Amino acid sequence: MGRLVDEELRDLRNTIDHIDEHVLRLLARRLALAEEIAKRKAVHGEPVVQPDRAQQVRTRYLQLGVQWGLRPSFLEALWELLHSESCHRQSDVLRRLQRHVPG
Ligand SMILES: O=C(O)C(=O)C[C@]1(C(=O)O)C=C[C@@H](O)C=C1
Repeated sequence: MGRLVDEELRDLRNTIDHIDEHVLRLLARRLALAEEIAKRKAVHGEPVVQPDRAQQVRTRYLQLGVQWGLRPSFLEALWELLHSESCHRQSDVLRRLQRHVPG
């Protein structure tokens, strides 16, 4: 590859790396917030999976994502993956809390 192409690619890849960092940081923050929600669910005896809310978030992913040119199948898969991880993390929190309840 020529030097110019190399430089162009390097710049674009640096920008991708930078964006990935943001995406991962935001994902970690989102999952930490889901854990906070889990603590409140524990207090109120609410289940981890909230079908109505999950449906609402899924619809929002599709609406916003499609506006930004993302494919519905990608958005569906992303939501499935995130929701599943969010529920795993919440279940872990609930398990940990239950272990600390006396009796
Ligand atoms: O809103 C909630 O109750 C959450 O726990 C958050 C969240 C999510 O990750 O968006 C996770 C699980 C629920 O099924 C719905 C939504």
